[in-house]
Amino acid sequence: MKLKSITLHQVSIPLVTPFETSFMRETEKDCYLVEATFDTPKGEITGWGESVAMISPLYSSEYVASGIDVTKRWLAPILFDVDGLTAETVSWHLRHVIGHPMAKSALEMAVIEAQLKLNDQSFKSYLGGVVDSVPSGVSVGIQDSVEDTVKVIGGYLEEGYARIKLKIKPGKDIAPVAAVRKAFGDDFGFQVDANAAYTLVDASHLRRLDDYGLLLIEQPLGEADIRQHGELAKLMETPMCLDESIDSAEAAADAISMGAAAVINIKPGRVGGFIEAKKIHDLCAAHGVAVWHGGMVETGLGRAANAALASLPGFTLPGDISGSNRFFHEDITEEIVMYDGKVDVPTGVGFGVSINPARLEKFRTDSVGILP
Ligand SMILES: CC(=O)N[C@@H](Cc1ccc2ccccc2c1)C(=O)O
Ligand SMILES: [Mg+2]
Repeated sequence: MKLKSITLHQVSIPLVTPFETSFMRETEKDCYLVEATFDTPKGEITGWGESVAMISPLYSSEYVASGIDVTKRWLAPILFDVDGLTAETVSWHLRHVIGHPMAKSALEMAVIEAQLKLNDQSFKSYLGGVVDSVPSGVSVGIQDSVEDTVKVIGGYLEEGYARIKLKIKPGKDIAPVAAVRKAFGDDFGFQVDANAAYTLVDASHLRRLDDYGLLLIEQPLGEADIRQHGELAKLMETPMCLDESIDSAEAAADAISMGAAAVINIKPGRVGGFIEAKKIHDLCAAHGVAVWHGGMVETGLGRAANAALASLPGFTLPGDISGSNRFFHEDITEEIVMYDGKVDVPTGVGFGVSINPARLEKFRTDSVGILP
């Protein structure tokens, strides 16, 4: 395929309720979509991608404006020069640009979808997915009070989510977790995500979480602290899970060899794309390390693609692929529906969902056209 043009659509979608983590409090989802058009043997084909970078560089070093800039200035010109572009070689072509995995992933996603449309193939079949639906977990933000935490989680349990993940930070950790276990018992999947808010000095405090039968503790320490997570894992019963630290298959290999991750949260954007994400899935399966699919409050486009990746056999734990209505009143694609604790894996050609032009228009804040 030959890349002919790219349009980056920046969107801002109001969240149904504010979403607070240890590092920020969001009231809307800001991201950009990649609309890329290719010349192919079957004529012109358009593929779509989504960047998971946040509006500010607080989860990782990327942010919406950095992704738009690096795509315009550096990444798109490289891909425009490639004849015979394929999904499997996008990251190789972009290898000289250091970093920016989320920007690279958004571009690769658009190439993947165009190639799937060229080959009349669903993303699930391209990846080798083995199930028709995946268990759907929900990520719960930090609430104003312990009572609110119990109330909000009660609501999601009512809705039937397969697993509850609660954001924690120093001062808002043991009490809410204890109250939730007291209110709803031990029989539901419950885990916490600290988004790197603690240090190894907090080990004895974090060990108190071992009393609550959690599935895992996600990224308690800093992104660079892989070895330290290994030290912490020796001091805790609760299985250690990494998110921010795993930015490539190499990082996953390092984490596994240092005993820093019994479980890994896989996010294609964080690791530079779906092709690299599948490599991490395969590596973890070979090492007996469980993986689950993380979430970045994606629109239905990213959510649909994530569900296809999560249909691979190594995804043995419920992920953060919740229904669209967990975050949005209106999505920019068909709604991703959670029912009976699961979401369906799309079976249509490409990612199996389409961008609704009226919704794109409604939530778009800017568009950047990029030509060779
Ligand atoms: C679902 C979940 O917890 N995701 C990330 C953090 C996160 C949280 C909030 C976000 C808001 C807007 C965009 C991206 C975001 C990512 C995580 O697993 O660490
Ligand atoms: Mg996380």
